[in-house]
Amino acid sequence: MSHQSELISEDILAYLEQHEHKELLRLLTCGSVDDGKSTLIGRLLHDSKMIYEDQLEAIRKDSAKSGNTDGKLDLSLLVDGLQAEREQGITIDVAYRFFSTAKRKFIIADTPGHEQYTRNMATGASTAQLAIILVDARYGVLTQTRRHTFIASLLGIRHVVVAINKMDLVDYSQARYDEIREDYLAFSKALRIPDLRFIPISALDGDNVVDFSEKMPWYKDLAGAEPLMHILENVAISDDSQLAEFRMPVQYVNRPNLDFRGFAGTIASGIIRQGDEIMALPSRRTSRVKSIVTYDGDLEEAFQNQAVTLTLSDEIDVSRGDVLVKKDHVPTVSSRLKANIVWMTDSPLVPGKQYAIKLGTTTTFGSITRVLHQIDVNSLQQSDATQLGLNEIGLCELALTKPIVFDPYQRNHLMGAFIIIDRLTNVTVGAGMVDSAVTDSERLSDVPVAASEREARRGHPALLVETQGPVATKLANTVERTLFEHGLTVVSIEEPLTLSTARLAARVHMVLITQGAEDISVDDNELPDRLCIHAETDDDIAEAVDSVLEKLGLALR
Ligand SMILES: Nc1nc2c(ncn2[C@@H]2O[C@H](COP(=O)(O)OP(=O)(O)OP(=O)(O)O)[C@@H](O)[C@H]2O)c(=O)[nH]1
Repeated sequence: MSHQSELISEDILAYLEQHEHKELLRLLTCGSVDDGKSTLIGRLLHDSKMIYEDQLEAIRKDSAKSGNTDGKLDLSLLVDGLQAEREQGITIDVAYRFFSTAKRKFIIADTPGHEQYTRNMATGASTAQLAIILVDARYGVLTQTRRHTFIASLLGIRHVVVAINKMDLVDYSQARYDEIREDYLAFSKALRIPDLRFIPISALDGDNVVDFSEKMPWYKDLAGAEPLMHILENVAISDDSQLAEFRMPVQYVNRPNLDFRGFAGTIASGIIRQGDEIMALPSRRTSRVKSIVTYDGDLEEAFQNQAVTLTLSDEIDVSRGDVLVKKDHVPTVSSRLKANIVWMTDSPLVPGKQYAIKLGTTTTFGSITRVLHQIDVNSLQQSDATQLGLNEIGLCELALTKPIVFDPYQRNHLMGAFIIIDRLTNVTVGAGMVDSAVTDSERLSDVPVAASEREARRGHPALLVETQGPVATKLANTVERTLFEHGLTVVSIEEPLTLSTARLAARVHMVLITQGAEDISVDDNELPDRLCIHAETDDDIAEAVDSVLEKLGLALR
């Protein structure tokens, strides 16, 4: 390989040092069949000199043989080697390719084929920071272009480069470029992509890929014009990931001896310093960071993506799946949420069916309670739907068996993305991006108002009032899960029952209260049946849950 060969031959350590500190850009390429995706990736690999001489020689020979590139190097052959493997039945949903220049390292997710486009794109794009959307200059904006753009925006990719390819086949016409740009802008306006650029290229000849093309002198004069490689090398991505809000999902509790108790995990976002006050969720217990331990010694501070073990100055109960955050920027904790779901399997999403849901280090159970609307990825129109089929996308409401900690996906990708797993087959059947928590008023939006009639409350949700403290939390979680498994809906609030929450209570058929929150300061006649549940130990919890079931059995009869 000849890349940066001088530095490599003269000072390999300096080269490695430089390489290690280069910033990494993850990008995704998408386009319709034959738009030139493989050729462009081959061109980027070739022009950054990431190709071995013998590979190049083989391609030279094959290009001459296949004869469909007019004697020019057919760089798509570089990439298509992998396609052969795919056709032989080896499942490669997304192929990742690596290249680097003097400035940056790149990982390209190449999503093959057009049949499973949504699923593949969702997989490839989930970590991508930039998407190159290829458009064949002869055909302009196609259905696929709209679809790929929509999925890229849904997945929160902030930087989109529309590469109008095969300009050599339209006489390098600026008018054609302008026309495609206008068409694209017309449909993409609604998607509010924060950084959108257009660039006319010829992947085959390398025009505007590394250097400005002499065949399209007009491009250079446009505001913000840059060759493609220049954009890839310079687009500002660090700001995207420096989310100020600290989040660290706990991967495991490290307790090698009685004197040490640390919480290990990878920082999903933000920054943490020794002495910072932190809060553990869902328990909401607080403490301070005593030390930040790593394999290489203790740190004063740690950032996003670092794997660390935090020790705290107080003994607070934290277990795997909990999330450590800072008190002033707390994420949402809820068992009801709204999310955009991409369905990835042949059998459709069935509302009401129990699936396993994995978000970060937490796995829980739950069901999709309803599809709010389906989004047509071609027209971007919303329509009513009761289920989702393969590759379909919809905004759905979910009810989980226990509250989980999350942020909206658009705010924090790691804390807002989840997968849906079939409990029997263990296959990933869907991917979700959290939109928001379901608010109390939405939760009950389909409950008819008949507050004073007990009868009307049959079949309505039970209201679980949960007080703070580990036993109350555990008790509430167990009650919630048990009721859920019996097909009953539970609305859970984590605060004492006040006037405003009592209004909510007036629309449910029973109020369950964990210890410490018995005071309801409103007219009791307006409220439904009430049951206070107490527990001090695990055995008590089991007993308390039984009493709830018994009482509910009566209430529901
Ligand atoms: N004239 C011209 N032909 C190009 C250009 N880029 C790609 N092609 C040709 O277009 C055809 C399709 O290119 P590929 O790179 O295989 O397209 P692709 O998008 O990867 O296609 P799939 O792998 O089938 O999805 C090939 O014959 C390329 O040589 C270009 O800039 N100009």
